[in-house]
Amino acid sequence: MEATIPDIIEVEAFSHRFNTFTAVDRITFSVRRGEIFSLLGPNGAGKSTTINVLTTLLPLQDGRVRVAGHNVASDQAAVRRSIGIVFQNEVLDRDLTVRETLEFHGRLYAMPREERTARIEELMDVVDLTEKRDVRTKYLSGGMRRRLEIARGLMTRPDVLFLDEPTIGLDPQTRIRIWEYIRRVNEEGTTIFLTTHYMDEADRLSDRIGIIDHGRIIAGGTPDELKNTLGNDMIYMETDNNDRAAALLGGVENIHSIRTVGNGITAVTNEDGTRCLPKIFDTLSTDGIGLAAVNLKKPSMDDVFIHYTGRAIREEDTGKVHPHQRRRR
Ligand SMILES: Nc1ncnc2c1ncn2[C@@H]1O[C@H](COP(=O)(O)OP(=O)(O)OP(=O)(O)O)[C@@H](O)[C@H]1O
Repeated sequence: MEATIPDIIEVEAFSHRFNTFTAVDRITFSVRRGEIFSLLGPNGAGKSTTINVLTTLLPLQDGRVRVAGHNVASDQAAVRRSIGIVFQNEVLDRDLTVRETLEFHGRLYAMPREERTARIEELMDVVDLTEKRDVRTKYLSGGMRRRLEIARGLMTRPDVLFLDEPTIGLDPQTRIRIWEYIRRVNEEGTTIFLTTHYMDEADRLSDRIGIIDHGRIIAGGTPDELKNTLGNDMIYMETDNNDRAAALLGGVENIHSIRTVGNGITAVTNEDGTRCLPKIFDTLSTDGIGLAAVNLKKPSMDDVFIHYTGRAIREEDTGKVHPHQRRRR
């Protein structure tokens, strides 16, 4: 039975402070063996702090954290043996070539030669660096270095692979290729734990998601569970009297809630939204309210975030820059 398999990551009442500032505030969550789990949240939410403690890069201050069956506070070496990491602020040896970088990493982890060689070829292809195989990393562009760091992190097949904002700053094609590869790694048995502020990425790729904001987990579940908490469909409308329309539509059967968004209002429905539309049109026209635009969609992960926090994660809010341009703490 699934219930008897212990979770591969167990986090209970975990907090972390930097001086007097509480970056992570008593969070509890778990990750099941074999899944892709995303910790999703805006800049400064506490994602990196959490991943740093889970991977023993920061000491555990408060709470209980176990990774692959080992306590991060008392059994750091065992945790480190069970995990792989792709972080934002890793450094490459500038004098090694692309191939040597991967080769060196494979040797460090005692990968057998044949496996090592095959994986190096495979990964250079995935991150599109085959042509640069003999170029020293100091001559690579920032984006190429980032891709090489990712390839290096994907050399081994640990129990758990931690990825901190793995695809930030990469072009869409590379993101897709890297994600296909991460899925393959996952299918081969590695549990994936990643942090991201890309809602769509978390939605498409994760088995389960934990949403973190201001150091607290505010929601969790499968992408569908999270989106279903918002109702069935969302109908966005622009009318010539949004306040009046909102008041009237609040009383329509199977409309679960109404919220003001930009120049319009959004009605969240309890049933198939297409079946609510005739009732909405009737109600508005009976009252003489003009409808300028209407749009029906399923709730997205963005909507989930807005629902729980009352605001959107937008790129400009995250303060994100390409990781190679980014100065980390
Ligand atoms: N070494 C530090 N000293 C003081 N404050 C810190 C330190 N590291 C992180 N913080 C603060 O803790 C909070 C959480 O930061 P953290 O990096 O975990 O967030 P995040 O969700 O990973 O964001 P990002 O997407 O930028 O990585 C932020 O307010 C940050 O400023």
